Amino acid sequence: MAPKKKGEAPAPKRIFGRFSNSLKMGIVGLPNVGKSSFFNALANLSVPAENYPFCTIEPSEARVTVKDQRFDWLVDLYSPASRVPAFLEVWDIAGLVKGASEGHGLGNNFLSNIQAVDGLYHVCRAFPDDDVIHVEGSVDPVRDLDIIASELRLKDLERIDKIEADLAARVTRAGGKATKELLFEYETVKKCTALLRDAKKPVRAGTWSSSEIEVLNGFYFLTAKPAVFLVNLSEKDYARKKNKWLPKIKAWIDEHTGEPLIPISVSLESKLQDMASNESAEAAAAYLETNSMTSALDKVILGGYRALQLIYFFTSGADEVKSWTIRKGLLAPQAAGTIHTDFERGFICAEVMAFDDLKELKTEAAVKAAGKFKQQGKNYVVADGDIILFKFGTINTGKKK
Ligand SMILES: Nc1ncnc2c1ncn2[C@@H]1O[C@H](COP(=O)(O)OP(=O)(O)OP(=O)(O)O)[C@@H](O)[C@H]1O
Ligand SMILES: [Mg+2]
Repeated sequence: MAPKKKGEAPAPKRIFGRFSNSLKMGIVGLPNVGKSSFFNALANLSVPAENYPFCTIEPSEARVTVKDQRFDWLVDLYSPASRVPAFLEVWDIAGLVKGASEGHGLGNNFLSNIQAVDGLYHVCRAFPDDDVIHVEGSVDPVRDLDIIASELRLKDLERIDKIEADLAARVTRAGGKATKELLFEYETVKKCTALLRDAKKPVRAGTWSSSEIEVLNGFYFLTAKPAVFLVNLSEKDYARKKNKWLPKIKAWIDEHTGEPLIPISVSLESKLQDMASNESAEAAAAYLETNSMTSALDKVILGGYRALQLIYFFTSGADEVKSWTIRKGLLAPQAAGTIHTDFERGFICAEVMAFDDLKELKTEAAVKAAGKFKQQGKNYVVADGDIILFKFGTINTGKKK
């Protein structure tokens, strides 16, 4: 991290995960809990690949729109020729079984798939159905959550043991001359081992400083990845918002990480999509209305986006209204870099309007007149919903500013 200059705003707190704006959610859970059906429901909503010319969409990868009323409002205001909402990428991962960390089932394969994603939709089964076999022989979502959580933790432990031993050897070799950085890394890793082994907690459940998070981010631990828990219910339970497992699952999550829990009925979601394609979207909407239900998918997508600490800023005008996904805490030049690397290198300033100001004052001119169209410099931390126009100049490669 760059040293802080006098008078500068404090740097935003570091967050776990890759330093990237294109982060992915992966779907994990035991076999047969509804992961692929859930994935298919998302894939059905997938944004066509042609909207993203530089990316191919794999069969096990869905790209779904993150719905946002602010985006819709901007589209209404500008009636642009092109409109590109924010999207979330989601990957299907085959079921993880007990003992996967020791190579059972497809074992390490699954774990390396999990390695490749940044956050997890952890699906657990709370629907009874004798026709759908449960690998553990009975429906018990709390036991299932424990199985998956401990497989991931064991895998991290196996790796951290090697990391710690390695660091210990380096410290010994350095004798009294070990650098402050090396010693700090070693201390952080030891603290992390204790959390995983003794407290039996995931890495993300610890209390960490920004510098510790920076050290830990170098190791890509599985249990550092944020999770959103999806409880797959029968349609009946989903409709009545009641299921005997729900309070127990909630208690389990709160005891571990306190992350979001979202009830969903995957079978209902599939049924709605069948209705929409076989009959009409109105028929599906009418079915929901008659049964006083709403689809959980938008909430699930937004939950994943938030878990990854993603936000977006808008560029808007008559040509295009577009949402640009970035990670929370990004500075204006880095945000500009998501549009084009030249924007980052030649960054001069960002002209920023808050969405709420535009909504209240109705036109850009009125926002300007009110002095609320602000010029922001290179230390500006982009806020969710900012509407930004970047100013950049020719790049002078010879001289550092
Ligand atoms: N809420 C639900 N109620 C009833 N049946 C469901 C529900 N959700 C999913 N199912 C059914 O459960 C079965 C298993 O679902 P699915 O194949 O999606 O599981 P999976 O987790 O992807 O399994 P695997 O790990 O083997 O890939 C399917 O027959 C599906 O229709
Ligand atoms: Mg599957």
